[in-house]
Amino acid sequence: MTVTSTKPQNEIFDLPKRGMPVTIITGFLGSGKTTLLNHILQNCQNLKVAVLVNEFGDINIDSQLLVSVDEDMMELSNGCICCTINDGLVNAVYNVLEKSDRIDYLVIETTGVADPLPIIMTFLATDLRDLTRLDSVLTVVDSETFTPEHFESEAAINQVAYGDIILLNKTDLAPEEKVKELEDYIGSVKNEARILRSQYGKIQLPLILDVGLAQLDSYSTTKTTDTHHHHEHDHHHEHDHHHEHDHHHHHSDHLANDGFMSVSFQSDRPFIVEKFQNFLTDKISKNVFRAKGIVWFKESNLRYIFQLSGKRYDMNTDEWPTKKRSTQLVFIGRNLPADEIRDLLYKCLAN
Ligand SMILES: Nc1nc2c(ncn2[C@@H]2O[C@H](COP(=O)(O)OP(=O)(O)OP(=O)(O)O)[C@@H](O)[C@H]2O)c(=O)[nH]1
Repeated sequence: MTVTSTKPQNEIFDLPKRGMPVTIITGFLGSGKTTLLNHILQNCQNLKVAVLVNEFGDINIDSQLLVSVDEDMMELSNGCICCTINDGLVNAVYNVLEKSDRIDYLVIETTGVADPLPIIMTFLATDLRDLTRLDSVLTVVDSETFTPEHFESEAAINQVAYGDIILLNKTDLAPEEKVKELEDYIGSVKNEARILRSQYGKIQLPLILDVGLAQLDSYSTTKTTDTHHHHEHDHHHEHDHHHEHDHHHHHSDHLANDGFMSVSFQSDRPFIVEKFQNFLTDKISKNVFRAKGIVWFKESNLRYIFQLSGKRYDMNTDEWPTKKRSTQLVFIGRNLPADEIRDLLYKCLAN
């Protein structure tokens, strides 16, 4: 997990100082959570925002892609925050609360494959309850790919079910009728939610931050009872795995992740452009649903940011932040042939 924060600029928010407000950003793989976080960090003006990013996979790609508006960057363990009373999350929040600098607001990005309820409950049912105030759960939805049968993923459905704000993102990729249909569908299953639209997460921040939309009562009554089973169920698996493996490095074994697994690849040698392109067009496993990373090509002095979500992929360039170059990639999907993927990637490396 990574914590970053931004410096205050102009006054637009005037927050009460009882308990730090917390927004939890959830949403399926590749829906645009990190893009939204970047938008928040770049536009939060007077608000000093701390961010916790929890990633699925062994390498922290997102934290390297976040605009760190401030030098105040703190690396924490790359722990899994999918467990209710999880020391990783609670400690990370304590770190934020104890910082000497004033921090007004905390935004948490959850992994795209997790059910957000355990994270919500961490704020409502631990010591954090008295120190923080859950402001809202914001669910980012990919308007192009979302369907009610959402990838047969229970996590994806729960992410929408617990959202107080549903942000229909990527509206540039979906026809107006599809966006309208989605709005109607989500409105029918979640009529109390605030439904908004965005492209690249661009949304007026007063619509999503410090809105007080979290339905706190519902967690202590209906939601806790009907999800408790689910919860204990997760815990059961969690603890089984804990005994057998080092949990933090075996996300693929974690049943709470809806069958998704991650495969990571790192190298201090560059790729050959043509070979990597060939890998992407001809060889990449069909089961890869999401991939992201930072790529070093022998032919270029620039850093390439690789993003793949569903059938789309793109690569943008920027400058390497330091002299050190390397390639770091994470592939996420169900039943991934890990050895085969790594093998194919090794073959893309320059000698
Ligand atoms: N066309 C289009 N692309 C978008 C939009 N928002 C985000 N993207 C792209 O979608 C890809 C995934 O975006 P991220 O913000 O990394 O998604 P995420 O939800 O953080 O992904 P995970 O953390 O892996 O679950 C990136 O290539 C983004 O540039 C949008 O509104 N329109």
